[in-house]
Amino acid sequence: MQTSSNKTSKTSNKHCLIDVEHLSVHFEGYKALDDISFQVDEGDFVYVIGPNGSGKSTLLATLTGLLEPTSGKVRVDTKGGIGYLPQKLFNKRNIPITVEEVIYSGFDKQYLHIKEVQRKQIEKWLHTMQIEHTLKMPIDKLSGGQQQRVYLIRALINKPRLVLLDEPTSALDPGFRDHFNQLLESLHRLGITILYITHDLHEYQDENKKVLYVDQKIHYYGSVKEYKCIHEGGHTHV
Ligand SMILES: Nc1ncnc2c1ncn2[C@@H]1O[C@H](COP(=O)(O)OP(=O)(O)OP(=O)(O)O)[C@@H](O)[C@H]1O
Repeated sequence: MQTSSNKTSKTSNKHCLIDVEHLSVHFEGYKALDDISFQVDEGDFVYVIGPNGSGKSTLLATLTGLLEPTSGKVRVDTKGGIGYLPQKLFNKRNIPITVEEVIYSGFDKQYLHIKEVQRKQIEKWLHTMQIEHTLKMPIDKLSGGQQQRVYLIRALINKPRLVLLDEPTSALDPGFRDHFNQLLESLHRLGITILYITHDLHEYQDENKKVLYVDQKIHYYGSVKEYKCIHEGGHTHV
């Protein structure tokens, strides 16, 4: 693996949405992330890659504030909201929460009174995600792929400015995976900033997007195009 600079400097005039400086996250002495620094500008689409256990989910959870840095600074501009799809979906059996309730929990609390508008949005999203029939169903009665679609709706329904997705297509069938990736493209074209954890190199189709390769440290941060050159040149492996 070729290593690019551990601190990625700003090269554009775009607004910086995420600024990570010397971030370390340790679990009982184990360094899941070790002194990483990078920035993400508004409108960026960043694939976060790396082997199993390399700290990708830890990074996204730290950006949302769910995990505290052990040291270092994380600044995320939360104006405009954040949509987050965690890797592990917590759907404990015997907790009677419906699909509708899961999706409602994604709305910004200040809009909770606008029920009619929300209902229409939920209907539209259920249609987009091809799970119209599930609205009143307990979430734990859905298949893994259907649950992932529900949580994707929850992450996106508030029209957040920043979206953090932890392996969003892992449970989706290939046909729907393409459909979802196209949907994400259209959101990105609207200016939404996206961080997307994936193991699937086939998803790297648009060479203008970026790759952040994490394995405790940042081993690469740059364009997909450059990443592919290095990869195809035989200097690196995933
Ligand atoms: N809450 C926790 N307590 C202890 N160790 C943890 C905790 N969360 C993560 N870890 C450890 O930190 C390391 C990084 O985990 P993380 O889930 O961030 O990896 P990942 O890159 O997302 O992996 P994968 O590709 O398998 O999803 C792993 O060794 C994991 O065991």
